[in-house]
Amino acid sequence: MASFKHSISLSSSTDRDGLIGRASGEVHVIVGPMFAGKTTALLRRIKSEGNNGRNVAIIKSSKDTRYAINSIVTHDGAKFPCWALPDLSSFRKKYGDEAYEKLDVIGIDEAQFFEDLYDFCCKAADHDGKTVVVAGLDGDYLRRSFGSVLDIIPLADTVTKLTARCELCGKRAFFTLRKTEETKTELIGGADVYMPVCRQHHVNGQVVMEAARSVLESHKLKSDSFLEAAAPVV
Ligand SMILES: Nc1ncnc2c1ncn2[C@@H]1O[C@H](COP(=O)(O)OP(=O)(O)O)[C@@H](O)[C@H]1O
Ligand SMILES: Cc1cn([C@H]2C[C@H](O)[C@@H](COP(=O)(O)O)O2)c(=O)[nH]c1=O
Repeated sequence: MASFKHSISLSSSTDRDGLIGRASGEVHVIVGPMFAGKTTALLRRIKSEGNNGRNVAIIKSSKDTRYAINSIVTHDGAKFPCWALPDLSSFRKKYGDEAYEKLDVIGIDEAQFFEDLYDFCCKAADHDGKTVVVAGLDGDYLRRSFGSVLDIIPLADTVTKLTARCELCGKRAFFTLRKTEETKTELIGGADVYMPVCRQHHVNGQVVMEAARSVLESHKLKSDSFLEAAAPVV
């Protein structure tokens, strides 16, 4: 009888815990609405890792130009230097291979704007042994899943959902309400455009905003058809 042989050797590249390569990385995810303190929590974690002698770096999306270009800034003004990048895959090259090797902890802010979030977290934690701390919006202003943030939950060691205070009643706020008529998903802004709200005020606020948007839309249609009708005269 032919003897059975494993086609894949499990011992050759494993360490004594049975792990291949450097799989001691971690992924920690911080989500919640705007103004919940996600950037504050990320900053606190990164500073404490740095104070414990670990090499740290923070990346944010270059789409976020609100308060500063090369710093992450909380809504109450705390600041920390960071790499502002259009995607995460460019980080290693920009940071330098040698410096990347020495890096222990990578913070990612505004994670909802990075399309390659899943692949980056997998590679950094599973293969490169990094601790990755990710902060971002779980939902957009319509409470739809935002970017790839929810896709990395299965990769995570811990997931923390923070809450803000509802700007209308002071209860815990789980959601973000957009105060303008703009409907595109990505719209950079702060308290001028968004406010944190509880469930009741998100539902009520959405009804009011939808009504305002449709009034504006019908005004626009009327003025467009007026301009079209007037065009031959002009
Ligand atoms: N409606 C608001 N407008 C401006 N700042 C706010 C508002 N609500 C809370 N803040 C401040 O923002 C801080 C949180 O900022 P930050 O960590 O940048 O939040 P996030 O990253 O979740 O948007 C709070 O501790 C509070 O001081
Ligand atoms: C809800 C919502 C938010 N955004 C933008 C607005 C801000 O620029 C960031 C979130 O910043 P924060 O650090 O969490 O305060 O995201 C968006 O583009 N679309 C949305 O629906």
